[in-house]
Amino acid sequence: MEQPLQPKAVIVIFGATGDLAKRKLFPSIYRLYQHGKISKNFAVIGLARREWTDEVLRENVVESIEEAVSPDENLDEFVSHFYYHPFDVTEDSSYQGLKHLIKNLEGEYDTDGNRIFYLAMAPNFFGTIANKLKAYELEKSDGWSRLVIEKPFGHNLESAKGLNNQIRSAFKEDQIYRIDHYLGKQMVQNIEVIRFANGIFEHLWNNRFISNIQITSSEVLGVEERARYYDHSGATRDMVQNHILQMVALLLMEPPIKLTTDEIRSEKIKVLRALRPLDKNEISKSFVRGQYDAGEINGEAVPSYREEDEELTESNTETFVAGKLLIDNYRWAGVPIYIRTGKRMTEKSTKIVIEFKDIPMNLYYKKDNDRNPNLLSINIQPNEGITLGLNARKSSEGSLAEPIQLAYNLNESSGINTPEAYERLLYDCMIGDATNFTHWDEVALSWKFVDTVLDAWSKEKADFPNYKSGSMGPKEADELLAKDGFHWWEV
Ligand SMILES: NC(=O)C1=CN([C@@H]2O[C@H](COP(=O)(O)OP(=O)(O)OC[C@H]3O[C@@H](n4cnc5c(N)ncnc54)[C@H](OP(=O)(O)O)[C@@H]3O)[C@@H](O)[C@H]2O)C=CC1
Ligand SMILES: O=C1O[C@H](COP(=O)(O)O)[C@@H](O)[C@H](O)[C@H]1O
Repeated sequence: MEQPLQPKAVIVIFGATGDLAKRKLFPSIYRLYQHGKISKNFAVIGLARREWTDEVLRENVVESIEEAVSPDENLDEFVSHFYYHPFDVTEDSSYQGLKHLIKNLEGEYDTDGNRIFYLAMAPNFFGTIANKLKAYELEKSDGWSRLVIEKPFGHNLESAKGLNNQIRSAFKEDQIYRIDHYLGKQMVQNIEVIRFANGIFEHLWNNRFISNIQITSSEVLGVEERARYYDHSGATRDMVQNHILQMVALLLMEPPIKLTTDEIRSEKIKVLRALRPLDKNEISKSFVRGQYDAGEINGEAVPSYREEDEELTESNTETFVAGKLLIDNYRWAGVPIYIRTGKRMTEKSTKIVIEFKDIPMNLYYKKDNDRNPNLLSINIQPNEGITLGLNARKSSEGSLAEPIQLAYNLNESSGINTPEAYERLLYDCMIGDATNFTHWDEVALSWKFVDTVLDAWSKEKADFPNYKSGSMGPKEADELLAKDGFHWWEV
């Protein structure tokens, strides 16, 4: 087997005592190590205000790895690469000490001066950190320096622009890696392969043969421990502005002329530019918001969103959103793209369904209005794979058609928000491949689109709660499709 590239680097994690570092980043770095994608030439510096030591950080790293993956006997060697530095990102004195530590570790681990600054902290610190890294010349080294930024990237277009300007005054666009963990998922990465490597799909991938596209990302969990963040965000900012619009772009983009970062990004950007702007006075015609009420999931009673935390008792934040998008370009004119996502729904699942236009006349069905259009389903999670719904005669008797499915299931379940996605993305960042990270233009265009919806909603109090926990959202989300003659496919 071909040996993978083994990039060298010092990885600095801002917010190393936090939830993301523990649940996702440490296990992902370990998996890179297990898989031989990093070996001896790396060190990780964890930063946060807590008075931890190297030992305490290492204990936490071990714990997080044991919870997330099955460790090998190499775990001790692996954690010996971790160092902790108590650090307040707002204090200048911290950066000088960090500079010394990085220099020492670069010598000890022979990392060629390559540096990753991973900002796993609240976004209000991003600009400050980038500027201080620049002021103390931490981004200057004999190798490369890259900045990895977590979501949310701003709260709306205006704040995203402000944040971007701050970051860009310290780092160039090609040094900035804006993480969208959906872009690290196996089946999201597969969208372009399924499309562009298969003539049977690509030739039909347009408004002549596709009647509509549906993207559903449903969650069973509620707001959990993140009420403060989530209530300020809501489902549209949390899921649509980033993950869902990224999937839309991958599904609808033209074939890139080459598989390079710039070419792929440029095609995705064109899709986002072609999103039909919404009329702010008629948002309810194409967007539906919801907030979960109490209900039952898997036989267990669960509270309403407003009962989850005392700060939420009067919340007007949407925990569900469904929308109809139109793309004004030659290939997609007239094809509705329906999206929906929400918390406390029936199941944890992310799925894309492509509904092909039906045959012109009914020869093989029982009733005149019987129809079973062909559906291609791209299953992102928890099952990964594709299914193609066709019609066939199942037995030799009779002459009627019945639905059948061709299925391809990857024998690996992606789990929920898995370390695998972070593992892929971290590795891409280390080898300098920014394809699966979002370019500023994508971020800006996505905000521009969702801002219209959010501005309109902010002016009117919603009639919440309006869907039961354990359901697939409010009835208006079904009506959105019904008025176009479609329905959600629960395939
Ligand atoms: N958790 C998740 O699943 C996801 C998180 N994200 C994003 O990742 C980022 C981090 O989230 P998460 O880990 O959940 O947040 P947490 O609140 O769990 O962690 C925040 C971290 O920041 C540190 N911190 C806070 N203030 C300072 C300061 N002044 N100086 C230095 N360190 C500081 C905290 O440590 P200390 O108190 O010791 O200083 C802690 O390590 C956010 O942008 C979030 O939106 C994105 C997707 C998923
Ligand atoms: O970014 C986010 O994604 C998760 C859902 O991710 P998944 O990989 O489990 O589908 C969501 O729960 C969270 O609210 C959001 O911030």
